[in-house]
Parts: sequence; C-alpha cells; structure tokens
Amino acid sequence: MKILYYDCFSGVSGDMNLGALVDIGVPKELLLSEIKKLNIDGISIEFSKKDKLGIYGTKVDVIYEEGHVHRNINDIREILDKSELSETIKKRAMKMFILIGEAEGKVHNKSLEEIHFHEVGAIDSIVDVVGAAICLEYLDIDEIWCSTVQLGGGFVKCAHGTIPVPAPAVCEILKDVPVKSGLVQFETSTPTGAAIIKGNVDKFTDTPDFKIVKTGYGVGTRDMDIPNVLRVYIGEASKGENKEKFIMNRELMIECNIDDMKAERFEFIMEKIFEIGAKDVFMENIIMKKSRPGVKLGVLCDENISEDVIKFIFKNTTSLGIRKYFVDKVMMKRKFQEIMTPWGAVTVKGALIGDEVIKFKGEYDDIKKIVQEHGISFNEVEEYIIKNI
Ligand SMILES: O=C([S-])c1cc(C(=O)S)c[n+]([C@@H]2O[C@H](COP(=O)(O)O)[C@@H](O)[C@H]2O)c1
Ligand code: NI
Repeated sequence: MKILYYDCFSGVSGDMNLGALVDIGVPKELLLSEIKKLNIDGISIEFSKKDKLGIYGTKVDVIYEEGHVHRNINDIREILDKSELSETIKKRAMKMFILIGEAEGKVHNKSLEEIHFHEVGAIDSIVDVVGAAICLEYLDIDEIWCSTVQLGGGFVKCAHGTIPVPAPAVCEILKDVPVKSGLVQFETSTPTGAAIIKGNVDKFTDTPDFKIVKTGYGVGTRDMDIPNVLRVYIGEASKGENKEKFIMNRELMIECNIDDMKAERFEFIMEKIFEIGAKDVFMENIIMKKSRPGVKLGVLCDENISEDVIKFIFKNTTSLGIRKYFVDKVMMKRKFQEIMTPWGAVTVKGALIGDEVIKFKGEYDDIKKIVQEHGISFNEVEEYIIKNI
C-alpha cells in the first residue's frame, strides 16, 4: 500500500505543500500545464532549490499580476467548472475551498456565500489549493497520513490587521486534528495548509509504520530556529504491516422518541442536524406508551458537536429528554477512482477490506447529472461502469 506521509514538525502552508510534492516527484511541467487549465491570465510559478538550516528542498513561488480581486465560493466554483481539469481534481479542490470558506464564515459570523475570500481567494491561494489537488491525484496514493501539526506562535499581519497565531481560521479548520504550538514565534501553519491537511488526510499518527521509499522537502519563506520545511515521505506499508482491515471510529448515538410533534417539521430537523455536522440522521416509526405512534430520531455524530445537536433537538422538537451513548463504528476503507463514460466522468467509490476491493459503486450525484443531461437511465450508466471499471 502506497502512503504519502506529511511530517508537519514545522507546520504546513500552501506553498510549502506544493514545494514538497514537486520535490518528491510531481513533474513541474505537469503542474504548470494543469494550472493553465484554470484559464486565469498572468500566473507564473517559479521553482527553485533552496535550503533552510542546511536542508535542501523545493521552493515554489506563485507570481501573478492582479489587483485586489474579491472572490466568493461561487466564483471559485465557476472557475473550476469552466476549466478542463478532471472531476476528481475539481472535487478535491472544492472540498478544501469549502473548508477555508466555512472556517472564515464561522470566525467572521457570515455564511459561506457571504465570505469574500481576501488573501485566501487571491491567485496564490487558488494555485496552492488546486495545485495540491493536482499533485495528490498525480501521486496516486492509497492513503495519506499526517503527523501532529506544529502551529507556531506569536502574531501575524494580514488583511484583518494583526491577528494571533494560530490564525482563527486555522483553529476552525484543524478541529479534531492533533496539533502542537509554540515551538517558534512565527505562523508555521496557514489556513490553506490546514485545509490541505484536513481535506485530504486519512489518518493522523506520529509513529508511521512503513518502509520509506522517498522523501521530499518543501521550503518555506522565513528563517527560523528550526528548519522551515515541510517534509513528506512516500512509504510502502507491506500487507503484514497493514493490519488494519477496517476503519474504527468511536462515535456518539443521540436518540429521542417523539409522539406529539407536527410531522412536517421532521424534514427541517433532519436537514439542520446534517448541517451541524452529523455523520447520519435517521428516523424510525415506533409505538410508544399509551399505544401512541411516534418517531425515534437517531443522530450519529462526533462527540465535539454533540452539545450543538442536543441543543438543536431541544429547541426545535417537542422532546424533553435525550439518550446518548458511545458506539464503535466499523467502516470499510474507501478508494476513489474516476471513470470516463461516453456521457461524462463518474467518480467510483471502491470499498475495501484491507487492500482488497470488495465492492464498488458510481457516485449517485455524478450519475444523476448524466441521467438529467442525457435522458438515459440510471441502469445504463451503472451497467457501463460495471463493465468498464
Ligand atoms: O484574509 C483573511 S480573511 C484571513 C483570515 C485569516 C483568519 O484566520 S480569519 C487568516 N489570514 C492570514 O492570511 C495569511 C495567508 O493565508 P494563506 O492560507 O492564504 O496562505 C496567513 O497569514 C493567514 O493567517 C487571512
Ligand atoms: Ni479571516
């Protein structure tokens, strides 16, 4: 199994990530030609070999001529949609932009659409995010792992003025990610770097268990007391070492029984609990005391959002009591692959036990788009996928 391991002992930023992935083998020419597909004029990318405290790596500088352009998430989606980049690159990139946008929204008390990306919507950030998606697709990795992320310390000047490190958006994006801070009094991890990690990493570990095949270093800008570099490894985890057949997660089940609420409210309740961040929301018909027909509302979520979910249920349903308990969730590993059909690209999700693909399925939204645009049936697209995967 091919692993890409991010060793973020000195943090992670968008440009360090590009440098590291080029250093470990992504051809510069490929990155340049793919970025061209964004059809944004005046971008050039410079690559150089630089060192920090004697460690040589690749430094990437994005050069562009652009005034102060504000873009929101829809402008970015449009740039991606109009480009000829592959659907998997577009999806991967959008996931990272949404993480940045939602974090900014939370910090500045605005909706995702209201967020006008300033620094994070400027050309260099677009290149950093889309470039990350391009490089990760090229490397064709089975799993991405990451160390504890060093955040740095002190204060940093940006469009808002002087803000504390870690920047507020970084704290939001890196929820549930193991972090350390204060090793140096500089900003070592930026919002873009944080979104690259959060949006792509499958597992966090400081004790990776694999054979190192190759290392790469992405060089940052500032000089610090520690090498300002992002180290990446490509590792080969042999079958014996890769004992984990399944993904195991500890999650919270939140439940309540409702027998006295207007049925039309359930749609809103389900939608909103998903928006809060629940992994799953479901309802069951039940018969309650006094033989009253009722509904059992079930929510599966991470512990860190459980208070928000419980508050929401108490405020918006007639429920006066909730049960909560931890459950062990056993999940199949997933692997995504893009397949080109005569009607357009479809992302296919493979489900694995260990390294073996047990079953696969085309993503419903991609197939639905094809069905709507081409007037053919779900069966036709699904059969094509089965025959051509
Ligand atoms: O421009 C905005 S809105 C902005 C917000 C924040 C918050 O944390 S909120 C932070 N920053 C800083 O901008 C630079 C650039 O970050 P990139 O991720 O684009 O490299 C960095 O110093 C951030 O802390 C900007
Ligand atoms: Ni901000």
